[in-house]
Amino acid sequence: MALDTQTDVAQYDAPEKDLYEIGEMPPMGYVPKQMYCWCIRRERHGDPDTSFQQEVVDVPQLDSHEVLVLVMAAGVNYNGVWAGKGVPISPFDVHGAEFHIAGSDASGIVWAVGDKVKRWKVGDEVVIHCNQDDGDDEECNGGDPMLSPSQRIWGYETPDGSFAQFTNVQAQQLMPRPRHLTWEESACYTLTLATAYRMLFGHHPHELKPGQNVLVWGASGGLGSYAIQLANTAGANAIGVISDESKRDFVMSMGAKGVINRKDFKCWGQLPTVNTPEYSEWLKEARKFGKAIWEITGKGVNVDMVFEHPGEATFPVSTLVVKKGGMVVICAGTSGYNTTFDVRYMWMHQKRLQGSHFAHLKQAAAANQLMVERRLDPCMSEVFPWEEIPHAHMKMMRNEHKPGNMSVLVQAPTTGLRTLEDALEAKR
Ligand SMILES: C/C=C/C(=O)SCCNC(=O)CCNC(=O)[C@H](O)C(C)(C)COP(=O)(O)OP(=O)(O)OC[C@H]1O[C@@H](n2cnc3c(N)ncnc32)[C@H](O)[C@@H]1OP(=O)(O)O
Ligand SMILES: NC(=O)C1=CN([C@@H]2O[C@H](COP(=O)(O)OP(=O)(O)OC[C@H]3O[C@@H](n4cnc5c(N)ncnc54)[C@H](OP(=O)(O)O)[C@@H]3O)[C@@H](O)[C@H]2O)C=CC1
Repeated sequence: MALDTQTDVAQYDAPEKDLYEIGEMPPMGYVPKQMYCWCIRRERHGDPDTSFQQEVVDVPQLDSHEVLVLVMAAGVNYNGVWAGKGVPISPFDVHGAEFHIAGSDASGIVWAVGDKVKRWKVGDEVVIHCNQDDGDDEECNGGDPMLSPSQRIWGYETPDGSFAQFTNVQAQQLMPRPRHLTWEESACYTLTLATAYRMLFGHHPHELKPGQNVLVWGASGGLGSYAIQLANTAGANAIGVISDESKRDFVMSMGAKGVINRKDFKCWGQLPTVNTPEYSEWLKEARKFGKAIWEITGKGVNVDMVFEHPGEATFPVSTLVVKKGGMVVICAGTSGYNTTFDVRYMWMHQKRLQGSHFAHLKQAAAANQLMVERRLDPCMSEVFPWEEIPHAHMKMMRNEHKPGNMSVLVQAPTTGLRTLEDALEAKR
């Protein structure tokens, strides 16, 4: 029998109302007129503690291929920080809506389905991946949906994310929820896990292979903690980078072969102009970092892949330490976008620079299956109540969050619940 087989939907009585309090359950499948959400508006772009405000708005209307999901818990991601700040772009310049509900990860219950939806029914327990597209072009039909001109991230480039009681998603965004996890654990992982999956395994012929070495920046973070675990599932060796010794044990416990503290080196930021004394100093220090990697991989063994996302601070070093013919794969520029590198190493050592962005359904589903099969730890670091959604984003913005991935409760009344029955019982 499959590990995760959904049983019958719980029966319960509840009144029909136009608006429910957070954690209060409407009757199964009953859609109220309005809902609570955390809203960003253009005029208050700034840090999350001011840009996110609680509001009551209309529940979104369903299109024929869409599904309305009652959000039990939501995941905290860096794109909520970017959306709140309106940096590097304002989400309002992308979707043009009046308000923006951030949140690109959720676990929840299918509450209503459009009339063309065949694969899901009311009561199904799901997690949501954040890639949307219109599905009608060549890339969506035989190519790579992540290259579609209509590709967009739900809850970042669409106005209707998961920091709300209900969210409206495309049917293809749904995946079965790992039923051994709590609502909050199942809400915390999909965005970063699927992104890490595509980065490591989605760029042929540089898919990470058994026995290979990969350097993982921010190894205790959302992306990094899954990159380490995914490298293990492939039989590869992950070398994790941290900035604080308190994170070392966590990264080793995820299965890293070794850990390096970036605070022990001084080669961060943009590359100094080549052939200046500053460059020589930088190169000496960057090679010291390279030797720290060799202490883990073996003398002279450079990494096959670098898993990049800090960007400006680390890119010159990433491109130096990756092996001849190896790949630096990058999905973000948290420390800055003006990345620099010494191009001589690029052509003479025939290295590959590869951009990567989230994942398509097949990649997200493959990653989710590993979670369903209990081969990955969701690494949920902290779970916050609904009221503390801005606070959780402030922690992330300041790099003060604990190792792993953060979650917030939405309709789940408390932590530790694994089913709708659990939630109803806890509410009683
Ligand atoms: C899953 C989670 C993911 C994450 O968390 S990711 C992190 C958060 N996300 C971000 O930080 C995303 C940030 N996005 C951006 O900063 C911007 O999104 C980009 C910089 C990626 C692109 O912005 P722009 O340049 O404004 O968009 P354009 O569509 O590339 O170009 C718009 C204008 O440029 C013209 N143009 C495009 N290509 C060319 C060309 N080759 N030659 C001349 N013009 C060109 C177009 O026509 C159009 O112009 P016209 O606005 O006037 O219509
Ligand atoms: N394009 C895409 O599809 C996706 C992009 N992203 C982006 O990736 C980035 C990281 O996301 P996520 O992993 O969830 O975030 P986290 O904050 O959970 O982890 C990032 C880690 O990066 C490290 N870091 C921070 N600043 C620096 C620096 N200056 N130099 C080196 N390392 C640094 C920190 O670890 P330490 O201090 O210990 O080194 C931190 O833990 C964000 O910008 C996010 O928007 C995320 C998911 C998908």
